[in-house]
Amino acid sequence: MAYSIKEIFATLQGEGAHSGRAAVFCRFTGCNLWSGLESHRAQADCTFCDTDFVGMDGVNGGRLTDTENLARVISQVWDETGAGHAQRYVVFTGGEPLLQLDPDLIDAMHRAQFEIAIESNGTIRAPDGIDWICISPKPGPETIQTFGDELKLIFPQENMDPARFSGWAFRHFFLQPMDGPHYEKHLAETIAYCQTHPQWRLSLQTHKLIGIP
Ligand SMILES: C[S@@+](CC[C@H](N)C(=O)[O-])C[C@H]1O[C@@H](n2cnc3c(N)ncnc32)[C@H](O)[C@@H]1O
Ligand SMILES: Nc1nc2[nH]cc(C(=O)O)c2c(=O)[nH]1
Ligand code: SF4
Ligand SMILES: [Mg+2]
Repeated sequence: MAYSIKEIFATLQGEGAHSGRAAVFCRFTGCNLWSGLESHRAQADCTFCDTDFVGMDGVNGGRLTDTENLARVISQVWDETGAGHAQRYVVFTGGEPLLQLDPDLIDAMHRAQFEIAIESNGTIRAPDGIDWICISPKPGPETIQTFGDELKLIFPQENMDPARFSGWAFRHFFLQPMDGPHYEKHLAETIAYCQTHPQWRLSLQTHKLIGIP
């Protein structure tokens, strides 16, 4: 299997239940809900994306044809932080990571003693073996991955009442204010919703607040 990688970098997980945890992010190119081109955004299934996942031009980006090679690069990026061997954590994101993450790569990362997390839109069934599944449903195509570790709904979205998801099989339920031109309004609405619906907790994109990737 060959992988198209936008970038691989070390940072702290900024969002959700693992906020603040040291991690290597492996961002795949491409998404099934948006081409990534601004000219297509308005017509896309997902219109508010804050991420550049087009091309392979980021740090450590490129086309990797060998699974072991990709696992080695991710390990190297971790090792370069000086963090040592305990609590190794990789977050596969994108774009949509489940277009490319396969059982071989999951096995290779486990052999390298990483815990494996994904950030996914939930439209593709996750393969077995992922240690932390974060699903962020979008309007349009049906969400089929309706169980996992955390559900992180971007709020507010039209026709996406959180109540629709509150019975799904997740351990954590987060609302994350939609970033963009109306962020302040979205933040206030998210706070108000969490205040009155205690099942849901606020997830802030803390990496943006402190200026790390
Ligand atoms: C860029 S996406 C990549 C992973 C996957 N495609 C997904 O949507 O979950 C990573 C996370 O950022 C969230 N996100 C994207 N754009 C956002 C925005 N404008 N404001 C807040 N969160 C956003 C997504 O919902 C998702 O939880
Ligand atoms: N620090 C940091 N945390 C994140 N959590 C999810 C991210 C993503 O883009 O998937 C992300 C990201 O891009 N940076
Ligand atoms: S599904 Fe995820 S990567 Fe794709 S456009 Fe939406 S937020 Fe961005
Ligand atoms: Mg991001």
